[in-house]
Amino acid sequence: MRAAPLHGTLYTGRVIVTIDGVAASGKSSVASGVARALGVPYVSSGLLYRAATLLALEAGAPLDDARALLTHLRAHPLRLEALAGGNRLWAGERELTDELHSTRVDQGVSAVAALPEVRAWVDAQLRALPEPFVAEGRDMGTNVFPQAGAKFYLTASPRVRAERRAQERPEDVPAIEAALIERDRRDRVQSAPAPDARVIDTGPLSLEGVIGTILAALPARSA
Ligand SMILES: Nc1ncnc2c1ncn2[C@@H]1O[C@H](COP(=O)(O)OP(=O)(O)OP(=O)(O)O)[C@@H](O)[C@H]1O
Ligand SMILES: Nc1ccn([C@@H]2O[C@H](COP(=O)(O)O)[C@@H](O)[C@H]2O)c(=O)n1
Repeated sequence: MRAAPLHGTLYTGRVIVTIDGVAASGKSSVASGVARALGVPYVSSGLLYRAATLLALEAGAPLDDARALLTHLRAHPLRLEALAGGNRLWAGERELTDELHSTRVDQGVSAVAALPEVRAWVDAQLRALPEPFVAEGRDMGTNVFPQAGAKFYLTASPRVRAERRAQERPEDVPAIEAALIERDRRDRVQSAPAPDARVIDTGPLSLEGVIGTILAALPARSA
């Protein structure tokens, strides 16, 4: 049997690609583009951490109290709708998606994500999703899906990332840059390239350039 390129094929039965990286390096935009090219959904793991943080903030729960957070999560089951075009996050009938990228969630999420109990809860949600999909986050290739067939880790300088993010947010570039550097520092424990990941500096590349680089690097599969 001849090996055929993966592009455009619906690859069944396992996670295809993990895309990890630093904050605002383009993970969700790139994962969405790769997933659409492959005809599969993508999964944004960060949305689960963001939703846990939002619910805790709304409840006035301390962000370092794992027991209180998990009690709250069990009382408000979250549902990640993993679509190729964009993920949506629900708490019961309420959609949280548009509230998850606020500055206050950005500032609190690393503390929540540092709690081992919360990480175990998120990992269980992710591993229960039906494969195949493209997974993006911080530890998809190292911890959650170490068996993935292809792994990538995106980087770019804080200034480049801040300039991109400034197109989406009202804050100025230096303020965004400082917040990104701080979030990277807090996330360092849970964010590292897998030994078998390809690291891509997205700084000199367009979004389409990064997506094309990943698609071109995917292993062929048996037809
Ligand atoms: N290579 C690129 N060239 C130009 N713009 C890009 C590139 N990659 C991403 N962007 C833009 O940068 C911004 C941040 O991208 P995105 O939200 O996908 O990053 P992220 O890593 O998922 O962020 P976060 O970690 O905060 O969830 C978006 O406006 C996106 O369109
Ligand atoms: N696998 C992951 C994914 C995310 N986090 C934490 O969530 C925050 C938000 O994630 P984004 O991808 O939306 O930026 C991130 O800053 C981490 O604190 C994580 O720990 N592991």
